Amino acid sequence: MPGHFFSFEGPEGAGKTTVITKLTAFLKEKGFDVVSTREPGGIEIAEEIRAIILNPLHTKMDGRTEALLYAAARRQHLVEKIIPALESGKIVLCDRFIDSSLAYQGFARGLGVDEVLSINQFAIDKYFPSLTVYFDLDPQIGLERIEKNQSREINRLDMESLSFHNKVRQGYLQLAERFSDRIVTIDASKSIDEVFDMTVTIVMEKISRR
Ligand SMILES: Nc1ncnc2c1ncn2[C@@H]1O[C@H](COP(=O)(O)OP(=O)(O)OP(=O)(O)O)[C@@H](O)[C@H]1O
Ligand SMILES: Cc1cn([C@H]2C[C@H](O)[C@@H](COP(=O)(O)O)O2)c(=O)[nH]c1=O
Repeated sequence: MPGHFFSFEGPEGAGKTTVITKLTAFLKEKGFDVVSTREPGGIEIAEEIRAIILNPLHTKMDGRTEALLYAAARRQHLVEKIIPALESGKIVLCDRFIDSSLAYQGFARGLGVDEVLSINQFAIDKYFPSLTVYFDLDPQIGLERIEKNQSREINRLDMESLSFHNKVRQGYLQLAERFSDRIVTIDASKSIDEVFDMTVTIVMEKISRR
């Protein structure tokens, strides 16, 4: 039986990585076979593309180049890691996926959500996540959280203006309405434990429905 493909989305510092780490341990403890991964990245080629996209020195990068690089990294990640995991029945937890491109490049960068959706449909074919948990947070709070986190390197996208990050959030909120059958919104301003508990409820409900 094919596995489950779940993605986790939200602005910088919303708590995705923190919750995915805890959720992976929780699901493994329950006996599930889990692969947790991230975008851009997750496999060697895509991590190399990530380093190019997020290099703070690449200030000249064109918006469409950026969108295409994210889509290329996604394609390789899907083919090399996500599809094989799903075909062997695993649960895939992915830190960001297509909705990041729609919110950041399509909406905030102004390339157009439908235009970015179309290049990503070429990249991912039928492989949309069956569930996307969107961690909704005021970007100002998220940026303050990552500034406090000394181990987190500041990348080229983090360095965008607050108004860019506010547009990212607006983009996500529109996506959550448009794809309401897939995207579930969580209030990520709550404590880590509360956000984790809400995520577990949503994910377990989805798993048990099959
Ligand atoms: N609910 C929360 N309340 C307060 N602090 C939090 C919460 N969730 C995460 N944090 C802290 O905020 C920082 C960012 O968290 P995390 O790396 O999980 O976010 P993220 O969504 O993965 O960020 P990014 O996408 O920018 O990498 C970490 O220092 C983490 O401990
Ligand atoms: C997948 C994807 C990501 N982004 C942006 C979002 C973040 O600013 C960085 C990734 O950094 P993180 O610490 O791993 O969250 O890249 C994007 O703009 N478009 C995308 O498709």
